[in-house]
Parts: sequence; C-alpha cells; structure tokens
Amino acid sequence: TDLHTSIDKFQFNNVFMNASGVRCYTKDELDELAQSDAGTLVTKSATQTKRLGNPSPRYAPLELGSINSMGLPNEGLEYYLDYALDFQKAHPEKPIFLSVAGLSMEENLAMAHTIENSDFNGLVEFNLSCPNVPGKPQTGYDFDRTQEVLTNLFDFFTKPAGVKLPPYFDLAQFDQMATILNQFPLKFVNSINSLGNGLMIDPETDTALIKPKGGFGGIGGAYAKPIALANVRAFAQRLDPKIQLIGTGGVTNGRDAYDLILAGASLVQVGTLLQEEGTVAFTRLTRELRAVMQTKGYNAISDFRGQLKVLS
Ligand SMILES: O=C(O)c1[nH]c(=O)[nH]c(=O)c1I
Repeated sequence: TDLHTSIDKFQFNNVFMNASGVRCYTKDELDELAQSDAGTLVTKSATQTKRLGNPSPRYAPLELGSINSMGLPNEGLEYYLDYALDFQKAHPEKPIFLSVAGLSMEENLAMAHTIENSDFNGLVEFNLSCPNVPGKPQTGYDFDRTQEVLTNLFDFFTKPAGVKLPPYFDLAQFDQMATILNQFPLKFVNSINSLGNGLMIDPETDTALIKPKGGFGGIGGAYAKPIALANVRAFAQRLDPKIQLIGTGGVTNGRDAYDLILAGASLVQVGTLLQEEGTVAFTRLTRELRAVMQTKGYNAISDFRGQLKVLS
C-alpha cells in the first residue's frame, strides 16, 4: 500500500502533513517537519509584519484535544516566503504550502500581490478562519466578505491556491459557502479549522485554563472529529470536482485519517496530535493507515477516497 496523493498538478509521497500553526513557526520547526515522514508541510499563517500574538498561557492540552488562543503570532510573510523560496530550490520534489491570514482584506490582497510577484511555486492557503484575534471576526463566517475577498483576489492571483475554512453547523451554510467557492479557480478547500471560542476550566482553581479572551479559544483534537468528517463530506458533495479537499480535525490514529479520506480528503492535516506527540506522529499514522488499508484490501488512497457509504 502506498500513501501517495495529489492536489492539482502537485504530487505528494504521503497523505499526511501538519496543520498550519502547529510546529511550523520557525525555520528549525519547518525543517523538522520536512525531515519527518509527512508528505509536505504548511507554514504558520502569516501577516504582513511579525506579530507576538496573545499573552500566555494561550495553549493547553485537554483530555480529548486542545484549546488555543495563540492570536496569530508569526514571523511575518517575508520570513516564510524566504523559507519557501530556499526550500523549493533544495527540495524541488516536495511542493509546500504557504499560509496567509491577513487581518483585513487589504492586508490579504497586499500579501497575495507579494506572493504573486515572487518565484514561489507551491500552493497558497488563504486562512479565512482564525478565531483568536480579539476584535476580528472570522471572514469564513461572513459570506459577503468571503465573496468579496475571493473576487478581489482572483482578479489578479494566478498561483495555485485554496482556503482554510472554519467548521459550519448548518446545511444551508454548506450550500451557501459551496455556491461561493464554486465561482473561483480554487485548487483546494481545507476543512476544518479549530472549533472557535471554546472554554475549559482548571478544576483546582476554578479558573479558565488559558489567559486570552477570558479563556475563550479554538478547540482541536478528538472533540473535532465528527465535525471535521461532516464538513469534509458536505463540501465534497457540493464543490466542483476540480476543487479538492484537505481534511483537518480529530486525527489521533490511522483510522481517523482513513475516515477523513473516505469523506473525500486528498490530504490529511494533523494539529493537536502533532503538537502533543511531535513529528514522530507521522511515522505512527503512516503505519496505522497502511494497516487499515491492508485490512480493507486497498492499495492506494484513490481506491477509497470519497467512498463513504450511507445506509439505503
Ligand atoms: O490563534 C491562532 O493563531 C490560530 N489558532 C487557530 O486555532 N486557528 C487559526 O487559524 C489561528 I491564525
């Protein structure tokens, strides 16, 4: 069994990669991802200039996942673009993802121009779903703004791109969002980002676990699995087949990854598990996914991608 997969013209030798924001802030972290069994990597969502983000404690592991309110700390777009340009020279066989998360439409368009005018030849992930910047509502929950940002973006942007979406919880929202996304030359949709604005409590002190926003933060890990599966499946059923799915959320073992692929995912991103287990998680996930595929008699990801059955 092999785990090679593709998005558009880009080939990957393994279906696993990191979720943006996890172990991908610095060159050293990115190099460690590149040296792991992951098929590729994505950089931390960038803003035009370096950000320190929210005050700590801003991340906490939970019994069934994690809570984070990092607040978009990052080294700035130039840092990650420089890394990407060096990386593609050294590893032409491994296309990577550059994630951007502008705090305004103007910032997103300015960063898109910078990337468009560069020699970057990988894929760009426009993060429309950061839940943790105080005072900044998520673009992904504002359909008119999403339509506007994508319209202005694709007026000039020609490099391969996709969007990172928040979880939706209503079928009418899947319909509305898919109708918008189908209007644009997107190569992929990455679903889901963390479950926005969760809250967890320290039992010793009756205090919110993390500091920012009175303890409100995005929830990841096993808590997110059923929502991630539904979002990937809903968009796979609604999007133009030219737009492929990246599945993110709730991957703790090979079977969780298998399920996201059944739902329609062409790549599987790992967040909380990677944060807690380290890049060795990709070795275990690869072994476990191969084992599930073997049991089912599948040799390739394409044998079962999107083949979720329903009861008739
Ligand atoms: O707080 C963050 O930095 C963050 N945290 C998340 O859980 N998702 C995001 O897209 C971002 I930009």
